[in-house]
Amino acid sequence: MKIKKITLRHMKLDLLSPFVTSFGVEYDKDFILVEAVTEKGITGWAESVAMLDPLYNEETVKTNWHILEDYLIPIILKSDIQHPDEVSEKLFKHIRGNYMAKAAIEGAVWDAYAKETGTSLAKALGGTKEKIEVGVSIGIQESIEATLSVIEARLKEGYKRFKLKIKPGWDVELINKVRHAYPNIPLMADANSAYTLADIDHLAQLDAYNLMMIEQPLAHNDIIDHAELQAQLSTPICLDESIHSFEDARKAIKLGSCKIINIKVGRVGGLTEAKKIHDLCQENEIPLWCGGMLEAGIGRAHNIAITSLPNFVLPGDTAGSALYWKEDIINPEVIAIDGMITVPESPGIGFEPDFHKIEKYTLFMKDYK
Ligand SMILES: O=C(O)CCC(=O)C1=CC=C[C@@H](O)[C@@H]1C(=O)O
Ligand SMILES: [Mg+2]
Repeated sequence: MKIKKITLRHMKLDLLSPFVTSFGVEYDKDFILVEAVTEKGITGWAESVAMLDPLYNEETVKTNWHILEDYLIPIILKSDIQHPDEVSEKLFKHIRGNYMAKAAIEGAVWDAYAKETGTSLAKALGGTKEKIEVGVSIGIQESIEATLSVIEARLKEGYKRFKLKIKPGWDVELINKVRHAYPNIPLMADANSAYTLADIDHLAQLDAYNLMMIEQPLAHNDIIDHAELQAQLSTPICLDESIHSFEDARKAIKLGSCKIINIKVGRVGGLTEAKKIHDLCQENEIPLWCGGMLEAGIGRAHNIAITSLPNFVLPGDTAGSALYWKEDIINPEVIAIDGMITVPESPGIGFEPDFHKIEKYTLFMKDYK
């Protein structure tokens, strides 16, 4: 398969409500949308999840554009790709890091490949599910009462899991009040690296609330201290930011740094690496779920596809588009019914780009041939 043209678009969508975490607030979402056209005229689509600012990791929209334009796109345009696995295993192997940039173009190649072979992306990846269970990620709210109102609304919509962002000063009292109000809901906390080992005793208080997991309590690049913390906590630790590759996952499992892993396709450099981590975790009985990066519809479509693999046994972040956007850039938009999303069976990502909406939210675009 040869890619004859790649178009990058700098997109900007306004979030319906600000998303507050321990490291900052997002009011809107800037991201790069990748469109790759094959010699047969088939178009593959993917999104980069790199943010405008280097707060989640070191990548940004600008660094991604540079790496895509100056390194990754020239490689893809001169390659004859027999299978998308080659992109990360061969073509990009010599380029260090820049996982979100790599994932964005590798995802577009996977979508085009699935379409050319007449397969859904889910099936092309080895997916087995017809529907996936999804939960919601609830940012830091104005008050605990406001958090309870959001939970009540999402519960009514049937979402299967409730992730609350925590940070020092917004943790034990919040979880205590939510657990008191909702004794049995599947509840988890995401700290986005807001704590250190000095907080072990404080974090151990969360063991009293039957949380599904505590996500990424310690440093974004740590697996050693998480192993020490996991030995002291009964609540499973889930790693997000710390896992960039199969090797990171292998070492974290070996050290006992976590009992659950959140896979984000962009964070690990693409769908091929995500599949490898999936298979490693399946062999080691480490349950997975698919994390979100506030994606628009194209990115959500990729998340739905990877979540169809069998070891994604916990509800992920891929909630319906309507929780994030006034309007999405795909048709149909992603709709969760009673916390379930149907995995598309049509070729590729299974959602059509809405060119009118894409044009409306494009700040800048450039073609590469
Ligand atoms: O897309 C979603 O709904 C999940 C959003 C979410 O929880 C996150 C998005 C981006 C970075 C982080 O703040 C956080 C995460 O760590 O998962
Ligand atoms: Mg997280």
